Amino acid sequence: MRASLLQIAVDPDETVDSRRRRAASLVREQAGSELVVLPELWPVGAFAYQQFEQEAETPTGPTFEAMAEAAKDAGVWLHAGSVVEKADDGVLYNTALVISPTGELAAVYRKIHRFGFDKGEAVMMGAGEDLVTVPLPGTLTIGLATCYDLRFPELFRGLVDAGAQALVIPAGWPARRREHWTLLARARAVENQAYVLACGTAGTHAGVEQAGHSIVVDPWGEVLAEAGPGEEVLTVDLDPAKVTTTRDVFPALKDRRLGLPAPATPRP
Ligand SMILES: NC(=O)CCC(=O)C(=O)O
Repeated sequence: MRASLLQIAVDPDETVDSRRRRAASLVREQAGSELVVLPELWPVGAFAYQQFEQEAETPTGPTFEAMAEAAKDAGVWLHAGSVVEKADDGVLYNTALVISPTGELAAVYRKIHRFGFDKGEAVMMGAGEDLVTVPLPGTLTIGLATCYDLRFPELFRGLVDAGAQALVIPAGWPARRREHWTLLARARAVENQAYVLACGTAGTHAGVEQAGHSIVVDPWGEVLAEAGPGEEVLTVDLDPAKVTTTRDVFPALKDRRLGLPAPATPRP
């Protein structure tokens, strides 16, 4: 199964429409891949909070329209990264879109863990509540998470329990925490015996330099491919059988101790 991660640059000197056109043509160039992945909030920039309201859209808005055409033309499954979604009740969400090779909206995932502590998406956006997996017929079932979610292992364990074999994580990860990005991506792969495909942005938006360094890790924790800091397409071949063989040969997932009693003396 061939996968391509499109680590596109998100810089303030480019309009959202121009970036959409550029992303669409990059997707079209990936005909032959089965899965193409874009980063988190790439139309606007994950840290461009002041533009969130203005660039908010519905899950079938302009980003979906451009990406659905491109996915159909290329004949690929497209994880179109995430967009600022404005729901019917006016609440904003950081919402990832998965599009089928026929251009249908196959799944949406609202980011569960919002980043920003006392500002940014933590206060501007609603939190998702639902775990989302998507079976890609004939290949792998993907589990969806977005950027800051990477720090919360229980989410990924839930996705694996729901059948995920590859964990797909669009991100807008800052350069100053790049070591965490690489470490956490490998940890999620090893502990879940699953592929990790983590696609970040390049460039600098709202003054935040992006790490780039998109990464693909196999179920044993080996780094199969890693991008540099700039705009780049990372293409890698995955072997769907490797998930099963890793889990059979080293069956750590089966050794989980679920249902242990609570500690006798609860911590204060
Ligand atoms: N967009 C994000 O979720 C950023 C996450 C981040 O910077 C971090 O976890 O560190």
